[in-house]
Amino acid sequence: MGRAHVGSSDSAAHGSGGVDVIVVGVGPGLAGASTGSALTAASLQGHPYDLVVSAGIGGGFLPDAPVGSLVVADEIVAADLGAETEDGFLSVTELGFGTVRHQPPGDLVRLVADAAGARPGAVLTVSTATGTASRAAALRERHPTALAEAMEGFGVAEAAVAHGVPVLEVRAISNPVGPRDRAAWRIGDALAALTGGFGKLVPVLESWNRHDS
Ligand SMILES: O=C(O)c1cccc(C(=O)CC[C@H]2O[C@@H](n3cnc4c(=O)[nH]cnc43)[C@H](O)[C@@H]2O)c1
Repeated sequence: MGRAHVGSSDSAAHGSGGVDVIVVGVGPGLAGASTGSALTAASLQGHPYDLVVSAGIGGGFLPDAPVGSLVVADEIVAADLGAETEDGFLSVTELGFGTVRHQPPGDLVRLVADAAGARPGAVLTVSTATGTASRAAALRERHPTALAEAMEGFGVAEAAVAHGVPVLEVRAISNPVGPRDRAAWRIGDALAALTGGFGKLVPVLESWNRHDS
């Protein structure tokens, strides 16, 4: 695989093999800055990363992504990067500047989904976690393929793309996206699922060759 970076709960991979796990913090800004710093440092040291994996817990859209399940992003979408208008939300792309989505390599997404038992779908990046049923419904209406939301993936992806490095996002579902119910969060179960999933992913990531995609 070369070298991978996994950052927030997220990671990266190198030419000599192996995975570096880097805690990148909460939110797209800090996660993007942390990932960019790691990618730059690795390049300057002559051991650039081959892959970035944003990984952690996330909220799942029911019924498709129940608590304890794994999701792998086929799209990493900045769901609240834009402007609110009288006629609804407009993304920065619709406003005429910037992108709000990045696409991980399709072959790698399929390999990861099969190996880890993760469901492929869009993973939304939000700066404000959803806390109401109406917000959850609005997000799902705007992003019908969304399976999960979290707070770092798009920032990590922006940094990876700026460095020309492919990116993945893997989320273990700790809570439903919907009305805020902190008592219902199952962070331990989600982290156990994430750990189990990564155990199965490492051989897949190590054998994946981005130039075959
Ligand atoms: O207490 C709350 O209401 C609350 C709301 C959002 C996030 C938190 C956290 O403590 C976790 C932040 C951390 O976890 C990811 N995450 C997990 N579930 C969700 C979610 O439903 N929506 C957005 N982010 C989520 C996130 O990526 C952060 O890294 C507490």
